[in-house]
Formats: sequence, C-alpha cells, structure tokens
Amino acid sequence: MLGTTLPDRSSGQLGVINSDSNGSTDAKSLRVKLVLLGDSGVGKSCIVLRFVRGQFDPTSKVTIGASFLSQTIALQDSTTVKFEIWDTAGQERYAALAPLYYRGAAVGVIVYDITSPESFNKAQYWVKELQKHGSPDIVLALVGNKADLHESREVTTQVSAALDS
Ligand SMILES: Nc1nc2c(ncn2[C@@H]2O[C@H](COP(=O)(O)OP(=O)(O)OP(=O)(O)O)[C@@H](O)[C@H]2O)c(=O)[nH]1
Repeated sequence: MLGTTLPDRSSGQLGVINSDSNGSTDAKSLRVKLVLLGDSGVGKSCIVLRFVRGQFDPTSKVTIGASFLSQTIALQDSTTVKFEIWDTAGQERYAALAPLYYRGAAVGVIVYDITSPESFNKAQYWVKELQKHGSPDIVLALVGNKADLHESREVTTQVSAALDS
C-alpha cells in the first residue's frame, strides 16, 4: 500500500512510554507494536485504513514488502494507547520478510477471507508460526474478513472458532 519499509529495531512490545514517576493517577501512554498477517487480498490494508482513517478503499493496491501506520486511541481512564501497525504483504514472495515485522510484536492480527478456504489455510499457518516464533506473550486475534460476502461464505464459523480456541 504505502511502499516498502523496514521496521525500527527499537520498536518493542507493549510498553509504558510516559507515566507519572511519583505514582499519582496521571494519564499513562502505552505503545503497542501490532502486526497484520494473512494471504494476499484478504483485506489487511483495508482493515488498517478503516482503523486509522475511518475509510474503505475498494481499489486498495497490493502491498509491497510492508507498510507502517500508527493510530492513538484514548481509554476511558485517559490512558492513551499508540498502536504501531505493520501491515505485511500477503504475496508469497514476501513471506520470508515476515519475521522482520512480527519480531517483538505485542499483538498479531491474522486475517482470512471468509469466502476463501485457501486464505484460511494460510491463516492457520500464521497462527502456528507466531505461536512458535513470535513473542511468548503475544496476543493473537483471528479475523474472518469480508463479512459482507456472507452469502459466498466457505469457511464456517465452527471451523474458525476451533482454530481460535
Ligand atoms: N467485499 C469486501 N471486499 C473487501 C473487504 N476488505 C477488503 N476488500 C477488498 O479486497 C481487496 C484486497 O484488499 P487489501 O486490503 O488490499 O488486501 P491485503 O490483504 O492488504 O492484500 P496484500 O497487500 O496483497 O497482502 C480490495 O479490492 C479491497 O477493496 C471487505 O470487507 N469486503
């Protein structure tokens, strides 16, 4: 989507980047490295664009390498959470680059297309890969995308729930 970039090696896992040193109840700022993985065309870049800019791009282009975006949200207790988002390229030719982006990630979002069993197989692969080689405390989320195409659904919710558990 936004071109090839390499991750900043200093970007780490979930971390407090600004808390009050005297222990008062002032707002905290957290930084979270999040990586999206999944087959090409499942809609990873669209999910990120929706989260960061509230938009949907029906002409979204294939990602080259990976793209980086960030989004900061405020929690009810005034804590702010800055998501540093690595949107990886789903094409097979970029698969070897994935460890560069998931290394040190606190959250892995693995996306498949509910109309594509192949993309679900790929999602299973990424779940195993992150369980084996991701951070030991990584939080994984499995996303069945393109829910609007439910009439063409080919991956049942039961099957995806089995992987999710
Ligand atoms: N119907 C439908 N189409 C979607 C949805 N999300 C994305 N798309 C379309 O799917 C295509 C691929 O979306 P991308 O977000 O570029 O896919 P990607 O997973 O980033 O693909 P790579 O960059 O190759 O890894 C685009 O034409 C999008 O408009 C959705 O929820 N529903």
